[in-house]
Amino acid sequence: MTQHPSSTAPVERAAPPVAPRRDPGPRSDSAIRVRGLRRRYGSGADAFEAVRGVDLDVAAGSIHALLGVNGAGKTSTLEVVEGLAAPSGGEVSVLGLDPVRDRAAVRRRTGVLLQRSGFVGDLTVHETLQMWAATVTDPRPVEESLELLDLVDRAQVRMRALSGGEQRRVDLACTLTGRPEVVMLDEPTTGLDPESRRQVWRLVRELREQGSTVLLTTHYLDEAEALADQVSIMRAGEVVREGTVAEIVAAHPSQISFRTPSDPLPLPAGEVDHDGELTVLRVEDLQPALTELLLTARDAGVVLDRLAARTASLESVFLDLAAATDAATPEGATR
Ligand SMILES: Nc1ncnc2c1ncn2[C@@H]1O[C@H](COP(=O)(O)OP(=O)(O)OP(=O)(O)O)[C@@H](O)[C@H]1O
Repeated sequence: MTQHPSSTAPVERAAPPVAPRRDPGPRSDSAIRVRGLRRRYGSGADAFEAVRGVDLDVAAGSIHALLGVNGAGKTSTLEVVEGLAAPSGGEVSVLGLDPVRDRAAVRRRTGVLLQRSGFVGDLTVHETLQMWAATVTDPRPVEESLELLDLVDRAQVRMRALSGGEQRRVDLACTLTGRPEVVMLDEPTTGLDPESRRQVWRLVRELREQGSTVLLTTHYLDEAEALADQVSIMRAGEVVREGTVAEIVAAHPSQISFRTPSDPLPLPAGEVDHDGELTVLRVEDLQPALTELLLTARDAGVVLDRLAARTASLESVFLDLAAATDAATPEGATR
């Protein structure tokens, strides 16, 4: 997990949607556009390339999830989009601007939630939000922020006395203080209880309804399924699947498995694998393949022990990709 040196990046005022933009950059169809992004840590023999040619297009007013196992490169990618780190290669534009070169202009219009933040433990929630609001032009009133994140009854509690989930909500309230046009959230619901997670999901959907663009990272498949218009699945620094959840799932084979019978059985067309004593068959179309297999087994008088069939799901896509990680990790990607 990447450590962040500082607290949530200061958020400045987002221009109201109807007001003329003060920093009109070159127009872009995507709110966030990334091409061939590379990010390398260290140099020489110790250099490690955590991001290896990532492309992303996040449409304005949409929610885009970066999904991947630990170490896939999600945070390393997000930090460059946030302008917190320069890319080693490739191009990034946020609202048509360069997040590093045009940092001040981009920061005025974006809200960033880092994976970790540092709060002053002695301050109360109210004081923390007030302090944060002081760094933003035309901030959301503190009372409104408290309500937004369901923190009204915690307003006078010191930060150090909050639970991890409550601190996360304060963090999110800070991120949204400037009513940002583009919101970037690194694992927004990690550490939250189920109810708080759903509350954050509602909030993220509301942001989209109000026209904001959201780029978030997550490990949670249900979060990506519940929220994201588009998903990019990362593995070993690369985007290996992208599209809507439905598109990603539709492109993935269904699976039939059963204990390998003692006498060989003709199998329907598909990719056959053996996992211990199981035969695993991956097929494009589950129903005809399963029907064919069952008829063949019946005609041959074979009982298919431990028979299981499952259509593809985001979970099966993710697990298959994760299982293939070692085999697919490019040379030099491991240390
Ligand atoms: N400062 C750093 N120096 C060297 N390597 C780093 C640094 N930060 C991250 N890495 C490595 O880069 C790779 C990608 O890390 P990153 O944090 O981007 O992954 P992630 O997908 O966000 O993972 P997680 O879900 O655990 O946060 C990992 O192998 C990580 O160890």
